[in-house]
This record gives sequence, C-alpha cells and structure tokens, in this order.
Amino acid sequence: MEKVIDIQHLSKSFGAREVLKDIDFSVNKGEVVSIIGSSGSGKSTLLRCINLLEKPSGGQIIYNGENILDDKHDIHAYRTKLGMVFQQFNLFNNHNVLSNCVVGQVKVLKRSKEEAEKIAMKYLKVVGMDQYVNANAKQLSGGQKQRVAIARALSMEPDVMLFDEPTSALDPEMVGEVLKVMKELAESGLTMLIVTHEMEFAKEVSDRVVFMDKGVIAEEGSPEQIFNNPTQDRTREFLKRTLK
Ligand SMILES: Nc1ncnc2c1ncn2[C@@H]1O[C@H](COP(=O)(O)OP(=O)(O)OP(=O)(O)O)[C@@H](O)[C@H]1O
Repeated sequence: MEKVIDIQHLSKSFGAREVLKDIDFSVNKGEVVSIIGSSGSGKSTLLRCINLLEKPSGGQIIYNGENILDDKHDIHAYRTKLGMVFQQFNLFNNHNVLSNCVVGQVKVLKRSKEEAEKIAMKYLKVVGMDQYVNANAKQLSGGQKQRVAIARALSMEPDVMLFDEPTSALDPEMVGEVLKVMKELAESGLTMLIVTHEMEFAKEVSDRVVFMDKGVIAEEGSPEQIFNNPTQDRTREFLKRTLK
C-alpha cells in the first residue's frame, strides 16, 4: 500500500509539557482514518503537527520519500498538498462563497480566475452549496459554512484532507449535513484523516481507527476491532465513558 504520509518518532512539547510522545503513524492512499480519544490526549496537536501549524519538537514526517522536517525541504509545497478543515470554519467572512473557494487557488496555485471558478463550482456542487455562490460567508448557517470550508479545501485538490473536529462547533441539527458530505467523500476514495468525537460516524466510515491517550497511540485497528474488541483497558474505559 502506498503511504501518503509516514510519521516516525514524532514528538511535541509545549514548554515542559510533552503532548505527543514518540508517535509512529502513517496514512495510506485512499484510506479514511479517524483519530479518537479523550479531551487533551493530543489528537488536534497531532493533526496540527502534520500540517505544520505546530512545529514538531522531534521526529520525521516523510512525504514523497523525503523528510519534510529537514531544513532544506520546501514546506510550502508540502502544505499545499494538505487540505485542512477546522472546527471554527475559518472562512473569509467578507468574501462570498465562490470567492472563498477561489482565492487560495489563484494566490497559491497560480490558477487563472476562470479555471479556479470552474474547479470551485465542481466542489461546491459536491458539498451541495452551488446554489449559494453569491451569498456572503457570514450569512450562512454553521453547517453551510463548514460545507463551504470543505469545498474550499477540496478546490486545492490536496493529496489528503485533514479534519479537526469538523462538527464540534455546530448546532446539533447541523451535524448530520456535514457528516453526510464527509461520508460521501470517504466513499469516493479520498484520503482522509479525521479527528472526531462522533463515534458512530468513526465506526461507520473509517477504514482504520486510532485511539490516542495521553500523547501516545494506545491502540489502532479496524472500526470493528476498536469498537467491538478493544485489546487495551484504556480503550475499553474510554469507549464505556463515551458510548453510554
Ligand atoms: N498552543 C498550546 N500551548 C500550550 N499547550 C497546548 C497548546 N495546544 C495544545 N496544548 C495542550 O496540549 C494537550 C493536547 O491538546 P490537544 O488539543 O491536542 O488535545 P485533543 O485530544 O485534541 O483534545 P480535544 O478533544 O479537547 O480537542 C492539552 O493538554 C492542551 O492543553
């Protein structure tokens, strides 16, 4: 299987506090991986280290056979290959929906405006937001904002999509529409890495589930194994607390 990202011995400290400890982890092409675990276990930090929003304290991130943490490596090129969807959407609020999905393509990928708009429309259709191209981002509901944020990330045509608790900031009635889009993307063969508290979704959609605890990967396996036959006590305890 082709590894899109291969992480070896990754560590991250904030001051004296070691939040990620010697993490080995990889994502294969076309794979959907969910990262679950208690609050503070390091899930978001792992995702943010992968796309270099946080600088890892140690270890390697191998992408295309090269360690992108080497000083000589072009971090900028690497980052354009990762699509990121945040809990808080992070849309440009003074731009309309189409423009939100076009700006990055033109600025970063140097696509023409026409080409960028065509690509943006394609992905706005995928997330069911093509009827809203002229709406201002700040007029949208949370669920609509998140779907636009997904279309914006897809418009950059990344190798892997990273989702950092994409439904945690949504009103409950809007969670479903975002998960539905994500499920469709997962089924389309997109490579996805998802930090989530949505256990049912993780169980249904993932190829692999990673359980993090206190800065380490405590256990990983198929959804069937993690949810039905966990081997570690701490996985069992977490699931008992979360699924009751
Ligand atoms: N910028 C930062 N500076 C200092 N400490 C941080 C920073 N970011 C995260 N931490 C700490 O690192 C630990 C892991 O945080 P992280 O957000 O990765 O956990 P998480 O598993 O994603 O939790 P949650 O499910 O609540 O989002 C926490 O103790 C947190 O307080």
